[in-house]
Parts: sequence; structure tokens; C-alpha cells
Amino acid sequence: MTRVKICGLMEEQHVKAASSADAIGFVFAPSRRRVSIERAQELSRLADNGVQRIGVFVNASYEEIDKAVKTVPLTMVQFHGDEPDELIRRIEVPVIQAFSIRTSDDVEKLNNSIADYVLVDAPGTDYRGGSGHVFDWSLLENVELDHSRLILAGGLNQDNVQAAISQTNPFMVDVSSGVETDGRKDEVKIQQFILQAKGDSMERTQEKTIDPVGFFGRYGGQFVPETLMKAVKELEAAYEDAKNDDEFQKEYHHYLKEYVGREQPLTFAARMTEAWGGPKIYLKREDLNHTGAHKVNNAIGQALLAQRMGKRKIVAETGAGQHGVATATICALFDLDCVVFMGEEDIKRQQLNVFRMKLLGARVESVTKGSGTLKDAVNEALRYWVTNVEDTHYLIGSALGPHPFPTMVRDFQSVIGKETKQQILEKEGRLPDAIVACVGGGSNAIGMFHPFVEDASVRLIGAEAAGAGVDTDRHAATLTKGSEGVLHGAMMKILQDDAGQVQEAHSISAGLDYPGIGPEHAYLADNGRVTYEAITDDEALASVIEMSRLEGIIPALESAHAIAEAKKQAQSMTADEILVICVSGRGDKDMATYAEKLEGLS
Ligand SMILES: O=C(O)c1ccccc1N[C@@H]1O[C@H](COP(=O)(O)O)[C@@H](O)[C@H]1O
Repeated sequence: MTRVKICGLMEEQHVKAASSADAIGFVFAPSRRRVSIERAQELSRLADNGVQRIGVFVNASYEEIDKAVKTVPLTMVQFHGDEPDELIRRIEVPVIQAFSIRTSDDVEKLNNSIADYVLVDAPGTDYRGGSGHVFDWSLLENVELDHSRLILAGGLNQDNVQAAISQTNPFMVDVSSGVETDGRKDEVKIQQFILQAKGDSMERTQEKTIDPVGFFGRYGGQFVPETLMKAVKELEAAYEDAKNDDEFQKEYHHYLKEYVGREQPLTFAARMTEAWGGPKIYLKREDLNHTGAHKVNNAIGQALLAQRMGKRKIVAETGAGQHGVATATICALFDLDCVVFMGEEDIKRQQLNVFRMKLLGARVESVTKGSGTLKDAVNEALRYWVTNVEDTHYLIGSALGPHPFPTMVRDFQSVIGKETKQQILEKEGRLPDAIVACVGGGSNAIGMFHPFVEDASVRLIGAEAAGAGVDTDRHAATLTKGSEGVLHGAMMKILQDDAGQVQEAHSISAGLDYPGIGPEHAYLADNGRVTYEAITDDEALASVIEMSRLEGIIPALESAHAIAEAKKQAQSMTADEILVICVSGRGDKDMATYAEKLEGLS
């Protein structure tokens, strides 16, 4: 069925009237319909997730377009000026290129466009489009055209749209003037137009190439350049298939048991329980996994998937080094080529893990750009993937990135929460009252929380990194201080400045030192199912000492954030309550930091 776009929206009631359209358009070009990025963002919030948000530009700068894409956010952009191919290539969302059609020579030009879609329109009058004029549709008849990328515009209205569709068979029709009365959008005309275009159906058309997928509320999606779209789609299909395949699941669980050493205990922390004087404390012991943290649960799953897709080369990023080590380990086990990007700063902080990766046969690439931390390592890993996409799988280490990564990583990490649920029922005969996990990108936390999300009696608390304090500029408290934006292929909450530039994050813990948060966490924060609190570097360090001395378990710096938050939660809990802490990793990798920061410890 032909899709419908209603363009030039400026008012709330018109966005709502267009709720069953497939796409809505905001004009950022000179026009009487021009809106600011901020206004488009407000209006966009009123539309369903399934509706494409398309920004119309005429010869705008890359910076302006990029800001609109990230802020509104836009799922597509439409160019009506003389935008060069280099600009089209730089845009991270699909691009529509508009052509004014006067003669059959103009139609010939369509096939040379490198854009994802071509839009055919009558020449503009006052502005570069939106004139309300019809061109001669028969000009499209004599040229061989890919109609799956053709968008028809120009003077369409409820009376001529059916004829236009039958004559030109476009992928989408686009209207602006034809749904206006006296120069203002008209709710009735908008709805009549959609009805006519869709043959009396007010259904939105579902089609994978255009509908945004993998959204958690407003967050997630696939904001990737066209060069990666094929790989992302291939991965999506492969994961869909593998997830429902008993053999794949059997193999995955075989390695979790025989190689990682699962299941991991849910240890009752008797001395911490006594010292904190509140609820019974249980520790989920991801620190006991082979390689020292939860990361390996996901690395095994994705490496099996890569092999299923016939890819024998792996690229990964790492912050604290735990994901890099887990990936290098699994690549050694399965004889896969492995390259790991790691920020220069993190390499300094995590020397031991760098050596472990090399010993395991991986190539570690130092990233000197930006702050030399996790964000920069993800950037470089993505770049590497773009150029090696045919034979390489990007084994992302957290619940981040374009769909299907956040869902897939969550599923592989859900073994944490599933085991915990079973174990607490066996030990206590009931569910816990609260669970705390640390969040950087958020994979151990989402793995722990996911099986409990429907259990309303269980409070879920994420501990993010407050670094030197959330009121300083040295923190990684994305949910406390961040705002909506696109980073590394997904819409999420990020730390950014007013111009939409991603800010440097800071945490003593390399694994939490990331300016974004997985999309599902952003969603769970917005709907209030999970509460997120920020823990400073100093609080985390104090918890390292406390847990080491009370339980004989030296936690990773990341996990220490969860412990510090759990201690705060315990203050208002009673002895008949149960609190579970996810100890995501062990502290061996952080020994140099502990030795430096805790010097003089008595
Ligand atoms: O709508 C505008 O004001 C506009 C301004 C500058 C470039 C494009 C514009 N709109 C696009 O023009 C076509 C046709 O609109 P109409 O139905 O003939 O009014 C459509 O693609 C709009 O997206």
C-alpha cells in the first residue's frame, strides 16, 4: 500500500490529525511553514513511534541537519536544494532527494541520485517546494524507474491522490498545500487525504525498510549510515532466527555451563547484612564467571551468532577491558580473528586487561581521539565495522547501539536475572524487595532487571557514575543529567551540550565512563519502573573497602557503585526485607587504581 506523508506541520492538533499517516514532515527551510528544531521536537513527541519524522532542508549546513536529526529526532531528511553527494553520504539517516520535474530530461536524472528515495515535485514558486502545483505525471511513464524509492509530491489533494497513485505507483505520496485551508493545515482535509490515499484504510503501512524498529518507547531504533544498514538487517534476521532455534539455545547454555562456570551463586552476605542493620543482603556473583565479569555471557552468545552468519572476524570495543578480555577469550576458544578498540586513557588504567587480551591473541588498537575512553572506542569500532562489514561481526559489549543490539545483549545477559529469580525463590520462598545493579551502558543491569520488570513488588534501582559529583562537569550520570539524543546508532539519553555535541563523561570506573545509556534503560527511567541514582567515585571506593573487609570479596569499581547505592537503600529497609546486589565483576583489574587511590590504607 502506498505510504502517506503529511508535510509542513506546525501545530499540535495537526500532528494528531496525521496520526495514521506513515510520515510527518517539518520544514526547516525558508517557507511560511518553517519551524525551529525545538518546535519540531515538541511536535514530534505527539506522534506515535511508528511514524517517520522527516526534516525538509534547502542547502542547510551539515551541522544544522545533524543537530535536527539528533534533537527532534528525525528518522529521515528531505533535500530540496542543491545538496552535493558528499553531504548525502554523511547523513546518518535515510535521505530523500527532491527533483523538480518539467521535462523528461528531469526524470532521467532520478536514476543518478545516490539518495535512498527520490521525490518528484513541481518546480517551486515562492520557495523551493510546497507550491501546491501539479506537474505532468505522464512524464514518469516513459522512463525506467525504481518505484520502491519514488515519492510523489506537488499539488496533491484528496480529489486527485487516487488518480496520482494509479498513474505513478509511488512508494509514498507527500502533501502539504492540499491539506490546508487559507494557508493553514486543516484536520478534516488531512484525514480525508489519508483515507483517499490508502483506499479508505486508516492503517499505517508496516514495512521494514521504512518503519523504525527496535524502539523502547522513544528510545532505540536504527540510526546508522546506509553502509551499515545491510549488516544491521542481516544481524536482525539472524538473531530472530537463532533466538527461536532450540539448537542455538542449547549450544549457548552449554558454553555458559561448561566454559563460563554458570550458574553463579546468589550468596547471602551475612556480615554486610549485620553491619548495615537493615534488609537481608544477597550478592549475585557475576564476579565468579570465567574472565571475571558478566561480559562473557554476551560475548559467547554473539560469537555463536557470528559463526552462524558465516563471519569469522570480530571487532569489539572495551572500556574497563572486561568486555575486551571476554571477547578475546571467546575468539580464542572459537578460533576467530579479534580486534579490540580501547581508549588510550583506558589502556593506561587497565594495563593488566590489555596484556590479557594480547596473550589471548587479540589485536588491541589504541584510540587516541576524543577523551580516549569508551565512547571513542565505540566510534572507532563502528568505523572499522563499516569498512570490514562483509566478513566481520561487531560484538558490542553493552545494551547499546542500533537495534537489534540492545535487545540481543539484554537477552544474552538475562541469564543473570533468571538465575537470581529461581535462586531467591529457592532460598527465601519469595521475590526480593529491591535489586540494585550498576549502569554504564547498562548490560548487567538490564540482564538482571529484565526478568523482574513485570514483578511490581520488586523495586529496581540502577546506580550510575556521579564521578566527581553530578554538579561538576566530571561525571557519567546520563540519566540524572542527560537529555535525548542519538549516539552510536540509537536514540538514547546522552550527555550533550546545547549544540548537541556529546560531552566527555568521567568516572573512576572505566566501565561506567560512557556519555550514553542503553535505550531500554532510558525508557524504564521515563516510565518510572526503574529508579536511577548517582554514586560518586569516592563513595564507590569506600564500598570497595567495605565489601572486601566484610565479605572477603573485592569487587570491580563498576560493581562498587551498586554496593554503595545498596547501602543507601538499606538505610530505609527493614530486617524482614530482602535486597539483592548484582556484583557484576571482580576487582583484580582495578588493583592498580586501588593501590593508588587507597594508598595508606590501614
Ligand atoms: O512545504 C514547504 O513550505 C516547502 C518549502 C521548501 C521546500 C519544500 C517544501 N515542501 C515540500 O514540497 C512538496 C510539495 O508540497 P505541496 O503539496 O505541493 O504543497 C512536498 O514534498 C513538501 O514536503
